[in-house]
Amino acid sequence: MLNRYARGFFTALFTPLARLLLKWGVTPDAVTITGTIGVAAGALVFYPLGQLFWGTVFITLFVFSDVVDGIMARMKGHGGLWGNFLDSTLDRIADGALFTGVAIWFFTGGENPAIAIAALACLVLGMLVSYARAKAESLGFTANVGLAERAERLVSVLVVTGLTGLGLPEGVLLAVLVVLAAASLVTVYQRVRAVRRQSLAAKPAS
Ligand SMILES: CCCCCCCC/C=C\CCCCCCCC(=O)OC[C@H](COP(=O)(O)OP(=O)(O)OC[C@H]1O[C@@H](n2ccc(N)nc2=O)[C@H](O)[C@@H]1O)OC(=O)CCCCCCC/C=C\CCCCCCCC
Ligand SMILES: O=P([O-])([O-])O[C@@H]1[C@@H](O)[C@H](O)[C@@H](O)[C@H](O)[C@@H]1O
Ligand SMILES: [Mg+2]
Ligand SMILES: [Mg+2]
Repeated sequence: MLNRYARGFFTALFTPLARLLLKWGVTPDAVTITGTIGVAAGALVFYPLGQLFWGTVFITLFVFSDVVDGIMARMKGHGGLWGNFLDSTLDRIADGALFTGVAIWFFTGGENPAIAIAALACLVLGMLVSYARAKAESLGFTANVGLAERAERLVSVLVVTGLTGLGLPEGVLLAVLVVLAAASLVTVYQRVRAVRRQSLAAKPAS
């Protein structure tokens, strides 16, 4: 939903930056790779140290590279298969690092294994959500539906983790992660159902 409604706004916001980077000779792939390294480093360095607020600030500085790379690619007229593959594959690294960082902290110094387990559930189910779309698209179907697409997953985990670092009770983080895990599971179901419908419609009448 966010992807559909907020994309126009963020594209307009980041177009000047994308234009500047292209002028400096930076490539979309370099932005994709740098952004992923930034998100993963922020999540795997700050979060395991219990720096939930500053980790979130650091990650937020890099996470929008995922919007900027696409704008740059389209400006160059280069939006193609390689870029699509690189972008989606590195997104999985960023997503994995984000929830792993939260889990590491709450399994160790944060001493709240329920939050750590909820973060791991979000990690696994979020990967399943993305896999369902990727597999569907590889078979010629579309599965761009669902309650908890990537933008929703990122916004919810980043906002609530950052606020927890500022003193929000940990129970809220736990509740948001549990709801996110449930919404991810529903999204997997929605995508499976969408592909099932398309596959039935594609069958020749017998
Ligand atoms: C100045 C900063 C403002 C900060 C505002 C913060 C408020 C945030 C509030 C709401 C945030 C809502 C964010 C929603 C964004 C959704 C818009 C969007 O576009 O989403 C999709 C993007 C990009 O997805 P994708 O990568 O698939 O698309 P691309 O456009 O890149 O296109 C892909 C194609 O491009 C080609 N290509 C790509 C790369 C390449 N190397 N070569 C190529 O050729 C190829 O054809 C590809 O197929 O993605 C996201 O999902 C990113 C979402 C980011 C969401 C960040 C959320 C952060 C939110 C809040 C953090 C706040 C923390 C506050 C702390 C609080 C503590 C007090
Ligand atoms: O499928 P999902 O995770 O909800 O959402 C995302 C897609 O919107 C995006 O096009 C792709 O580049 C991402 O890697 C991610 O897969
Ligand atoms: Mg991108
Ligand atoms: Mg992406």
